[in-house]
Amino acid sequence: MAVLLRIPKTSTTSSSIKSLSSCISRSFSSTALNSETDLKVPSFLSHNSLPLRQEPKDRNVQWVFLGCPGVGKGTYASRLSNFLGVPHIATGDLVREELNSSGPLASQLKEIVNRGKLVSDEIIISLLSKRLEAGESKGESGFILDGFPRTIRQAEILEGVTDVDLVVNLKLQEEALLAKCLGRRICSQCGGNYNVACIDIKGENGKPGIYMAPLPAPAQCVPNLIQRADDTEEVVKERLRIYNEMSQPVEEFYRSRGKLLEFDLPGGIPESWPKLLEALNLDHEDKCSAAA
Ligand SMILES: Nc1ncnc2c1ncn2[C@@H]1O[C@H](COP(=O)(O)OP(=O)(O)O)[C@@H](O)[C@H]1O
Repeated sequence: MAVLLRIPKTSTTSSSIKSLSSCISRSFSSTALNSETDLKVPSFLSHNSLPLRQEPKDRNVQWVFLGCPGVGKGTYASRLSNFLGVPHIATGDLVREELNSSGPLASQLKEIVNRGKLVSDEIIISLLSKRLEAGESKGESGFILDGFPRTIRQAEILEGVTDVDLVVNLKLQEEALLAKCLGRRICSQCGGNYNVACIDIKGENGKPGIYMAPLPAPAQCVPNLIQRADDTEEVVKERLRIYNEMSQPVEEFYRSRGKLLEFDLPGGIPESWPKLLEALNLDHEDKCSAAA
């Protein structure tokens, strides 16, 4: 039976570790939330042996990327995941895989995503749990989550089952976000992300300008470039509105826990990537400090 409690933070011994995937899905399916602040946690989580709360030094990084649609969460999360050797898990990709499949959720998901709305917490948790389970069986550990959590409820569920070490909040002015979404092109064969937009916003009233060069696709991808169905002006504006309403409170959730690193993108990848590594205390010689 579910009980109302604050989850204590304790580390585990390996024999008591339950898998993160099953904890997330069990935590979700056993909870009924009264409000955004009262989280009913199933009693199995109240035991002293909590799942997956290992000391950061004993495991890979567990990071989250936040930021508006179009900010480049996927680009930077994927680069960091290669750099650190931890899986990059993007819930938007999980949703797109499912909606392109012949599964029972496909048409429902297509309708939600193409209107710029959020998929229900129940569906997202189920897709994420499945992805984590597949990763665990391949021996994956650690994660860089991109696109999750997007609601306070999702953040509370994640907080209930594991420790997030760091949350990177990528920021860019709204004018650039819209242009980046409209300019985004994806290779339908390799999944590569490119951009045809050339963003050149002049600074004014003390606000810095920003220049982001297009990111051209290599010749072999050019015939296969597609646009996401939800990257139209109307849908991007709705996604930005929903981000401000539903996901911005998640920034505050992590800010109040001292986990939020704000990062204003200074430009395109060539300018931003080295600065991001610097902000994360990472450099090419020292990958190990990432986990500290
Ligand atoms: N954590 C989540 N909760 C609810 N819906 C989600 C979540 N992650 C992804 N989605 C759905 O997938 C869509 C695409 O997500 P994503 O690729 O992260 O796009 P973006 O951040 O550019 O809006 C979202 O608009 C939403 O419908």
